[in-house]
Amino acid sequence: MIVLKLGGSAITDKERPETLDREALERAADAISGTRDGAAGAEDLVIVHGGGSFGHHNASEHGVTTTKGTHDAEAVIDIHGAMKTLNQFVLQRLLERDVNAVPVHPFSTAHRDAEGALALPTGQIETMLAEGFVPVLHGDLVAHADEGATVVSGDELVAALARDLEADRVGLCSTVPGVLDDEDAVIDRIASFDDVAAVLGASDATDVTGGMAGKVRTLLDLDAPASIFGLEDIEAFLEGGEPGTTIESEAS
Ligand SMILES: Nc1ncnc2c1ncn2[C@@H]1O[C@H](COP(=O)(O)OP(=O)(O)OP(=O)(O)O)[C@@H](O)[C@H]1O
Ligand SMILES: C=C(C)CCOP(=O)(O)O
Repeated sequence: MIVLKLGGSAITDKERPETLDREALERAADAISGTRDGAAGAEDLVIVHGGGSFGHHNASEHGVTTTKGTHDAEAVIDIHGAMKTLNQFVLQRLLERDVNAVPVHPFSTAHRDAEGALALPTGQIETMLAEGFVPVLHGDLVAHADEGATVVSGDELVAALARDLEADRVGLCSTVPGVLDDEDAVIDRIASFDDVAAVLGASDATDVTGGMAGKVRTLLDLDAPASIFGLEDIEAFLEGGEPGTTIESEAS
């Protein structure tokens, strides 16, 4: 079972609010559909996408982050609505290519407790997989005890899904070909945060959820090996390769 995240930065134009990078999204959809031809027997796949130029601008306008929430229903609908719009675009591109993709909106299913811990039910996702669907989740807002609603990033969803569904492999497709060192070369493997902390930064664009440092931390906590790679490597990853940077802690 594979969890694949399409980074919001990779499939949207992060410079312009609510603008797709059409070519990139189509490239990603082609890669997913190409590796699932004759889907019978294809490995179970759960897709998660981030926000990019959808969601982050809205969240930052309303002052909402993963820890600072809102009780204003209009703000919730604005941010969640932007993410649903992007989700619809992603689904459309996949469906056009005969990928049996269906939406899962975290706002309707997940929540955080007062400590911020995420509870994401997965029974419906397991059933979708068993019935031959490809669930497509997205970074979103979730109800958060004492805070109203806060942001849940696609990366956090990937980690929760990988744990609960015991994923064999996790892939994060982003705008970069992998985690880059101080000379912009792709780091092949990361086994500990301290080894790479000095080169890890935030995102270049408006992003309320944390950029590369947060990704590496989250992925090091998983049992499954994870890869960070660029758009051109989706096929290689889905076909079983380890493109870009592989993140696997020594303990796992
Ligand atoms: N050492 C590094 N190597 C690679 N990218 C880095 C590094 N440090 C910081 N970054 C930044 O991290 C970004 C990737 O994180 P970002 O959160 O923007 O990606 P995403 O998951 O594709 O998007 P989203 O969060 O919208 O889904 C890169 O575009 C780059 O600007
Ligand atoms: C900003 C919102 C609502 C979702 C962000 O998801 P991400 O781009 O995966 O961090």
